[in-house]
Amino acid sequence: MSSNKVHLAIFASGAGSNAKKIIGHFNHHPGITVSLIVCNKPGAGVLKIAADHNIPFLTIEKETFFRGNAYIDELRAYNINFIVLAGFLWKIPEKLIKAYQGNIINIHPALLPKYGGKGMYGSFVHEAVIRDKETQSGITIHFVDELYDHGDHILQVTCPVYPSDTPALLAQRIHALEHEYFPATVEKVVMEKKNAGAL
Ligand SMILES: Nc1nc2c(c(=O)[nH]1)N[C@@H](CN(C=O)c1ccc(C(=O)N[C@@H](CCC(=O)O)C(=O)O)cc1)CN2
Ligand SMILES: NCC(=O)N[C@@H]1O[C@H](COP(=O)([O-])[O-])[C@@H](O)[C@H]1O
Repeated sequence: MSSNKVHLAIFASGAGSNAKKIIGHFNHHPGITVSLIVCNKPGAGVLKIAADHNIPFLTIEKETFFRGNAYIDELRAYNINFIVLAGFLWKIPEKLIKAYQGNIINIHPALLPKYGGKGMYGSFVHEAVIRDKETQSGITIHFVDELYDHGDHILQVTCPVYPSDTPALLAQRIHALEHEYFPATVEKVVMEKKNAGAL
């Protein structure tokens, strides 16, 4: 395994549409590769995406993740040096945050700090935005710290919310933004870290 390559792990719990876009973005990339998919939901769509792209996957369980080694040894075995959360629904424990300090990023389907925190994931986010009659929503890409959705922001992109919107229609608009912006933002952050000698 090339020592000067950056090896990404993507953590996901669901369908994996963002993971699929990120995998495609780094296919044949000279300096960055997706080396592992980590998933906490057996049968999740992201696991089929991993298999379809011949990417190793790790299915994780709560006891080891929250009260054991947080799978740090397994991540190191795959030479992982940067973690991307793409629809991962568990809180990253402090032990893993410290092991990858500053090298974990997340995408949230709203304009933080509003509509973030415990319980704010997937359709729950879009339902709250529509309930509150917001006229815009969007995405937030941010660094991950010990709290949910609290880390420093990297990028925010907005989109309109229409009175006729359903959570599904808004989710489609948000997904389009995620697929357009997340892969290139991951690349920008990783290359900046690599060039700064932080990876
Ligand atoms: N330490 C951190 N861990 C995680 C962060 C973070 O910013 N810091 N981001 C989340 C992703 N996320 C929002 O972007 C998020 C995901 C899930 C939840 C949530 O309430 N989860 C439920 C459990 C749901 C389940 O098990 O199916 C809960 O904690 O009760 C909030 C925000 C990823 N991790
Ligand atoms: N708060 C976390 C959260 O809600 N994350 C959201 O989960 C979805 C995963 O979709 P995907 O599995 O198709 O990539 C994405 O919309 C992502 O922003």
